Amino acid sequence: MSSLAPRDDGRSVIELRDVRVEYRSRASTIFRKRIVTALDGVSFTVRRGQTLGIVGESGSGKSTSAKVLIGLEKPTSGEVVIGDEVVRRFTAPVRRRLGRIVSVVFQDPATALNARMLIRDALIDPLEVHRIGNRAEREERVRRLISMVGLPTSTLDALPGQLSGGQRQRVAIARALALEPQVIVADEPTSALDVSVRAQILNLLTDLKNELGLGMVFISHDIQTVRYLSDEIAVMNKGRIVESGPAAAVFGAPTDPYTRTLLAAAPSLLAPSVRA
Ligand SMILES: Nc1ncnc2c1ncn2[C@@H]1O[C@H](COP(=O)(O)OP(=O)(O)OP(=O)(O)O)[C@@H](O)[C@H]1O
Repeated sequence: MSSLAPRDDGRSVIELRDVRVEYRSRASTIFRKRIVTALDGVSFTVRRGQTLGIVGESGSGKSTSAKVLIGLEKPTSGEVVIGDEVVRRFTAPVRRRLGRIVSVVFQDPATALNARMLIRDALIDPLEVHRIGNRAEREERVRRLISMVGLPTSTLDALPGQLSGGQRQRVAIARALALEPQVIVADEPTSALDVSVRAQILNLLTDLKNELGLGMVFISHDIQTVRYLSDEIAVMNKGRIVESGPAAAVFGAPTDPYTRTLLAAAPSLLAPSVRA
């Protein structure tokens, strides 16, 4: 039995159970269809108020996991559990629902925002698409969003090009929060930013997660950052989760050879027993 006391904020928001995703590769020929198995029996739980860190090399299936969570990719088999509801058929309404519950913050805020759209319009856009509130209520909501991410309301009248990379990423986070999601997926959210602002963005994400009780999925190649932010870790290799559990356990005493290899690339994290 686990010695950890259960956290009352650790309720499951979304769970993937034995999810498989196959892509039909573009390299298929008329003789042979090449099937790429991007996810193979992947299971994990995203909990309220907690961060799940997903690490793994390029091509291990991290982004595909994120796409399943936000309803962009349909599992070939397996289940997604939303709250208490088990979903096996990924119809368009189910995928739209996932898109409301889960929001994503991408790596590069420059491409996530339309260069010709004022920040106000970028934030109002999802509210209009989902027909949320009247004009005055939307204006009120975007003012609240911009201050939640630590920017002055004058930012609403700027274009993305007038902001720094860090400010743009704050706007992208505000936009991700516009529909009041229960989960934020942060896919390499700081790797396009100056080192000097990375910590600020990570702290902002953590504060918002705590204040709003969000579940967070943090995807990164940077194991140091993942360790700093995550409660739970899932280590992915070739479409499978090879090791998972509390961050301290996974990084402190890794049992899987692949996790050890990943940690070997970040020597400062190695526990003495691993370093030897
Ligand atoms: N649309 C697609 N069509 C065919 N194969 C794909 C497609 N998208 C991803 N793949 C393949 O699926 C596997 C998993 O890819 P995925 O993007 O999920 O990995 P990742 O861990 O997020 O990689 P990265 O860190 O480079 O973003 C890889 O082998 C990739 O080449």
